Amino acid sequence: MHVVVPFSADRPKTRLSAVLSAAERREFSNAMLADVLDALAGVDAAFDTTVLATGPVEVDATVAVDDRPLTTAVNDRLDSTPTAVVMADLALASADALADLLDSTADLSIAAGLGGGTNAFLARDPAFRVDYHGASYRDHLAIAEDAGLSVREVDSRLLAVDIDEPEDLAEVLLHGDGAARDWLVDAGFELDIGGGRVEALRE
Ligand SMILES: Nc1nc2c(ncn2[C@@H]2O[C@H](COP(=O)(O)OP(=O)(O)OP(=O)(O)O)[C@@H](O)[C@H]2O)c(=O)[nH]1
Ligand SMILES: C[C@H](OP(=O)(O)O)C(=O)O
Repeated sequence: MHVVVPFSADRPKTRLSAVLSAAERREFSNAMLADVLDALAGVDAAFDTTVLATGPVEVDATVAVDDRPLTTAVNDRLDSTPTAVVMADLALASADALADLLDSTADLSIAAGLGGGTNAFLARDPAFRVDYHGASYRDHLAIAEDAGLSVREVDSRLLAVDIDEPEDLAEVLLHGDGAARDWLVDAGFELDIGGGRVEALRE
């Protein structure tokens, strides 16, 4: 089995630019990538892991540099199955949650992201292809249905939380225990527990 972790190395996390500088977004993205790789390393299963990055990145894993758009780069990896694709911004991903995905026997096992994206999937049939962005989760279910694939929708809170927007940072402070949480704390972020939704704020 192959596990591919797409990673935007050059201009990551632009939707966090209201709260993080470009250099901070790179550091924070690297911390989330490290957490995802750490969680994968804790899975008791046989697979190889490749970080599919838009540019060079220093990590303790095989790196494939591919600067084509995300959908093109990922589809190029799906001829060889089984292949799982796990996004690098799943700051809460745990070994148990990933093991459940990687154990799955359906032609396509797929975990939604908050807001309609696709945070992780395992394709066991080479007929599956991705079409990311927008409500890609629904698009991916339709692609699988058109190809006649069996589908398991993986219901996992820990895999559903991708860190895209400033309000997502609170999830990392509330539930994270890895490098991404440490990075936010070192950068001065704290939970602001007021009357409404809890926020991650810094002075
Ligand atoms: N290889 C590759 N990975 C990408 C690309 N765009 C995004 N990613 C990765 O795919 C996952 C989901 O990315 P998004 O949240 O859609 O995009 P992002 O670049 O991280 O953030 P935004 O700039 O705020 O959209 C993350 O792990 C990204 O690092 C790309 O063009 N190529
Ligand atoms: C790549 C994209 O990620 P999002 O923008 O939803 O985080 C998607 O899952 O289609």
